[in-house]
Amino acid sequence: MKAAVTVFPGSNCDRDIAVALRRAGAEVTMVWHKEDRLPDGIDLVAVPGGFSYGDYLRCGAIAAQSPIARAVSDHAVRGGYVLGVCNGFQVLTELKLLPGALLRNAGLKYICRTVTLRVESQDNLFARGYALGQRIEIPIAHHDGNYYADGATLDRLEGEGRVAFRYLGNPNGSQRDIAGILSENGRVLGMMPHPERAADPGHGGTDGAAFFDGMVTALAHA
Ligand SMILES: NC(=O)CC[C@H](N)C(=O)O
Repeated sequence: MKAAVTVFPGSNCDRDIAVALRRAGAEVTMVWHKEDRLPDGIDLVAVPGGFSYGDYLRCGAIAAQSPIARAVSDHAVRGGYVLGVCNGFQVLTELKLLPGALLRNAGLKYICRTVTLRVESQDNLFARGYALGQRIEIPIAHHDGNYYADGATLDRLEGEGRVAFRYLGNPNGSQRDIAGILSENGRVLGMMPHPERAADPGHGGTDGAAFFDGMVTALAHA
């Protein structure tokens, strides 16, 4: 399974996600933001967490205008798989590959701690490492993680089984406790929590390892 990880000035989880993907068996290529194409034959693009372009304007807004962002969009439009974690999720909403927006946390503070999530959908290749309804412990680290969409969009996401993960004990004010959502075709996942920061015993938790194992194995056979 071949994956690309985009790298922006200010990305800080690019190497972490590459390590987690490689550990799960993926062949990973890092792609600088000034590139305007992705490597041939990739199965997944991962847009990592961090502070792309210093979070200026809005988190993810400038990254969404970068040369590589157009290639990521084209990949998704062609039916390719895309994973956005934290700042990556923000970039994917700015690109309109996922609906809604990530607003400032309800408490206006940066939150860095481990939260409990419930796996809400297994009808996609991203969460194959988990059982439906499973509770997992995954770290968050963000100041703009408050998921917002209008009522009709939220109803649609729920009705179509596109809420991938929900917080148990909402840390940031996200509507309907949403921590991660899927695109209409189920091939684009955006999530605020960082599974790559809980993928090794040295991280203090390993619940994220099953995320990468399940996803890489599923994509290898897709
Ligand atoms: N860890 C991250 O990706 C943080 C995303 C963004 N910079 C925020 O604080 O909301």
